[in-house]
Amino acid sequence: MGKEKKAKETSFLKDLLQMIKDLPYKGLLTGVLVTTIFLSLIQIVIADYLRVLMDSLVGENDFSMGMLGVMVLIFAVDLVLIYFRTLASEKYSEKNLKYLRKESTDKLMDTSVEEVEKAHSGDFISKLTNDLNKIQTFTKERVHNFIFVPLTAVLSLAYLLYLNWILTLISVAMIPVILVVSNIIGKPIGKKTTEYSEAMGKINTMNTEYIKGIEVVKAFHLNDRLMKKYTPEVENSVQKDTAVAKSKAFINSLSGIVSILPFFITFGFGAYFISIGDLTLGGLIAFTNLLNYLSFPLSQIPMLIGNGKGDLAAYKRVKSVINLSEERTGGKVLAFDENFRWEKQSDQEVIAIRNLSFTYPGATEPSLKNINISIKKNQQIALVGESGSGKTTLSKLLLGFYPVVSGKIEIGGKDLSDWNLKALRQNIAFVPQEVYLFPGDVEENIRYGKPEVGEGGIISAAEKAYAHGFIKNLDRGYHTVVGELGDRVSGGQKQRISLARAFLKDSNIVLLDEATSALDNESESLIQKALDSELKEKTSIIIAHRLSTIKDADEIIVLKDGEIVGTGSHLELIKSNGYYRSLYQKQMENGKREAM
Ligand SMILES: Nc1ncnc2c1ncn2[C@@H]1O[C@H](COP(=O)(O)OP(=O)(O)OP(=O)(O)O)[C@@H](O)[C@H]1O
Repeated sequence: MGKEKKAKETSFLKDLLQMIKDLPYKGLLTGVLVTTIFLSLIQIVIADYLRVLMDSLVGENDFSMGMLGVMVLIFAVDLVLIYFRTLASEKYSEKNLKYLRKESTDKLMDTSVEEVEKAHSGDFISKLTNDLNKIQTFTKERVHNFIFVPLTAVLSLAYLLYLNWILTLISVAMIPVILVVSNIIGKPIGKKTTEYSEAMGKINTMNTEYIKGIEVVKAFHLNDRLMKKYTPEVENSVQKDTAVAKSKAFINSLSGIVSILPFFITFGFGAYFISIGDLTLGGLIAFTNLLNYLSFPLSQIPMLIGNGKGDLAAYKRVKSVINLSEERTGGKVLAFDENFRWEKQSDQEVIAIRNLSFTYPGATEPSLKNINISIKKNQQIALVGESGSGKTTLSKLLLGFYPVVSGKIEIGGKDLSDWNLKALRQNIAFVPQEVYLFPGDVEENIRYGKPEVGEGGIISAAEKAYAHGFIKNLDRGYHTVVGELGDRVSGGQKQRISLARAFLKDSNIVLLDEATSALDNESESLIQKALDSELKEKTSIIIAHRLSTIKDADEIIVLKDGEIVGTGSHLELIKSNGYYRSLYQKQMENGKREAM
């Protein structure tokens, strides 16, 4: 128990050193630290020279104007050192911020979907903004103080001891007690800062969701209800922030005591020494002045520890992003157009799913149970089923977003775990349920499908997706910036841009997850035609809610609660599968009702 406590106490300094060791740009850090050491030394030189000047003024030494010149020179050196230390600190901070930003964003790109889905985007945003800002402050304004403060204190102490050791010992006797107390008070700051950062993460998450769902919020008059959820979270974050502020305020006032206490003691005992003739008034003034050089840095220590703990907590949160595990990078790089067996054998299985079961990490119920599917070259398979039946989960597994643990998936005759993930995804054109348009213009958003393609290729892909018409009518056509579109572009139009991107990719496997769900009936039937001709030469899996859109698929697989409960063509299923028939009838009735 005792050992554990001691380990915790020493862990702050250890962790802090580790953080400094982890951060790159050691050359700049060395620059910061070397100038800091000289700055610390020059404080003692300044203090001592002031003492010499003072002694001259009270008549103990001879005074000359040259002495003032020396003083000016010392101050000039001090200023030059401050200039270079500030410059090095700014550069060190700026470069580290850039480095941490890049490392964390790169890691977000390289980590698995599984890792990203575990946390909420709001918390990631909080880590990449608030917490990174704290590290910026640490590298810019604080790191040098971890050398400057203790070193100046030690040098001042040595100098004071040399000047009058008895008075020094008396003056500083209380300081160790205050330091221990301040360390105890400073201890919870790290924990409180982490709690505050977590609370901010939650608020960011809520803000993101509310902005995304603003239309629903307005349409359902959810403001009051959502505020009921939001307000306690804001109050919680304010409470956490107040807790941090209280600890800091306490530490600040303690810092005040640390800086004043030695003066009271010195004046008291100094007066006594003067009364018995052991000290002159000039000596006491010089001593008190020098004591400043000890008490000021010491007074900074509690604050330094408190802030350092907060910075360390922020660093740990940023580190948790940098430490996310990377997706596996090895595996075979296969391409479907290079001597694959199915190039010669048209009936060959492109995708084989055997005895596949899957449970999300941390979930208790499996989302897929004993799935067996065989998809031949250029076959069009439709996955249907009610919400939550496991359709999207299957597409996530096909894309290698989650590892297959039970059963197996083979693509091109190779086990998915043998595939290189980038190569695998290169061979699959995927249109997700939620459409994403990235920062940039419309053309760029389509071009992501095949970066090397020319303008003609982009227009032709847009035409196939029935997007060309509305794009060319935008203010700046294909060069309209997505941000400028804001919410002025409809869900269906976004979906058509997303489809154009997938058409442009021209992969052998096409995976559409509700890719036409936001389209009106007319656009959908047009796109359906485009899809039919596009998908003729492709192996495709189409996930659809609207059964009318997949009636012509070669095979329809019906999922219910993660299990396959029917397989066959639309007509076969209507005849023989009660569950499919009821799904179809329900949709027909709904369709009729909507049409009325
Ligand atoms: N990341 C996740 N972690 C845990 N459980 C999940 C996760 N994603 C989905 N699930 C669960 O897995 C089951 C299948 O979900 P899935 O998204 O595959 O259904 P779906 O058929 O695609 O539904 P929908 O048509 O509504 O998109 C559901 O019970 C869902 O709650």
